[in-house]
Amino acid sequence: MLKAVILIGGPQKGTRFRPLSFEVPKPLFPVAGVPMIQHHIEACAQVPGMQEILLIGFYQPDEPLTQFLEAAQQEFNLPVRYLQEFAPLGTGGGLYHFRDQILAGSPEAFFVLNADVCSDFPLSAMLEAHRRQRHPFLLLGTTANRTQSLNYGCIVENPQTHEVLHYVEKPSTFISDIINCGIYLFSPEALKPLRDVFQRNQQDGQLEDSPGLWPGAGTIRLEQDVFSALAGQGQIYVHLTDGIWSQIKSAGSALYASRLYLSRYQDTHPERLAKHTPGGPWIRGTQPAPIPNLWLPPQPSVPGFLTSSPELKPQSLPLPDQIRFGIFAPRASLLLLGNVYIHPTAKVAPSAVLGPNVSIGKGVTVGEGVRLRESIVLHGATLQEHTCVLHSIVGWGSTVGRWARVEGTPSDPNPNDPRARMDSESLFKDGKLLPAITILGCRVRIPAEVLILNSIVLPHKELSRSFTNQIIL
Ligand SMILES: Nc1nc2c(ncn2[C@@H]2O[C@H](COP(=O)(O)OP(=O)(O)O[C@H]3O[C@H](CO)[C@@H](O)[C@H](O)[C@@H]3O)[C@@H](O)[C@H]2O)c(=O)[nH]1
Repeated sequence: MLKAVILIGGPQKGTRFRPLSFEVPKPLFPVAGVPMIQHHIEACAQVPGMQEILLIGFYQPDEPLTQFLEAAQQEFNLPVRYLQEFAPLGTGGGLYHFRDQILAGSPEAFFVLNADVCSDFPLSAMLEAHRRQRHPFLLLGTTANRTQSLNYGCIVENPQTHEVLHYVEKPSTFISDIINCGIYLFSPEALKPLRDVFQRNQQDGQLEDSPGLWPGAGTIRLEQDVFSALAGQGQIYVHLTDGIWSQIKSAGSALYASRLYLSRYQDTHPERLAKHTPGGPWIRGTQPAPIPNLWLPPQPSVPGFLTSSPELKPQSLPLPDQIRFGIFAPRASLLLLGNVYIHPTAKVAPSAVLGPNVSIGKGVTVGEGVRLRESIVLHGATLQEHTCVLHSIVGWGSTVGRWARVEGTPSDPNPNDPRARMDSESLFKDGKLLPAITILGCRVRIPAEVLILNSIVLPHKELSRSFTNQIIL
């Protein structure tokens, strides 16, 4: 029997996620159409023998969280419970504090997952590796380039045995290009070193403080207090993956994670991807569909595309142009391009052109002629006719006026460096706002015919003109 724990942190965490974390706890922010931690829960639920999933954090259990837990229990037919820490206990304190709940029913092992990572979660492979050796701690590791590795926990392994010989959390100089993914498999014995850290903290606190239970004793940093301390003692091992993995610290990284998950849906959840259907919006990908021998009537309703005319000789044009000009339309049922998620309650005009990497939330309205790519549009937002939204996140209930353009600058990992990761972005450099994706907070109103470029607009703002490279408070 197995269990899983997801570390969801609390309101003081996720500050780089503002203003989006004002409205919904960061772990519930929709990534590729579903709450961030639903991806974790789906992965855990697929592991045979999974008995229970526990979320540990210090959020007040509010309505969105309660609703999410109820929906998740129903969908996955598993107990999914929230355990609230009385104060932030760090990445290991909650595991020790709630040890009785974790060990109830005697699980053979339990997964521990950071909430703010995007991954294909190779949990079954980790379980197999664990069952071969049964070491107390198994860490999932991946690679990063030299500079970016400094933003993560760095692991030096024995390449033959994969034992972790040395572990440094966010080192100041290069240690290793193997980084900690924040995805672990622990055996029940892993809780003993946590108890030792707790007791040591307790003694240290009592020396300094008045007698009695020292409140700081509960805080345990899994990385520094346990992994660094136990490295090289035959207890911690690393399982390397070259699957998808990224941190979700900022809004820009949520957009990147959304792209990774949407492309994964082609294999895991094709039903979640919007398909181009007659009379529906035009779903565009980065590549035209390589499907020859299909010739359907052109789509006259698609704006900006020429309809076929007798003068045009379709066959003389290359296939991509035939598609672009509406001469060749690949059969709808075969077209799985664009990686677009549209919530079933959203209303999208047939002449809108969407994709790639677009996620449209519940109750969103997308008007005629809208162009939307590399963007997330959240619950209840309205994009009026002919707006253009690129590399942006449109907040809950916001409105973008007709012919307005909302555009950001992507900060994706360098595509020419296979080990590149998302930069842990800082908003400013030399006192200037760096170009990044545009974010509209909740219930923002953008008037018609303006440009909002590389800007962050805080909630409830009603703008009256164009803005470029600004934070609008
Ligand atoms: N329950 C609880 N969760 C917490 C707390 N503090 C942090 N967390 C959760 O623990 C995870 C890690 O949070 P951070 O402390 O912000 O660490 P980090 O900068 O993300 O680095 C960690 O993750 C990297 C991979 O994404 C690792 O490379 C690194 O070594 C480290 O484990 C997040 O999911 C966060 O919500 C806490 O007091 N209580």
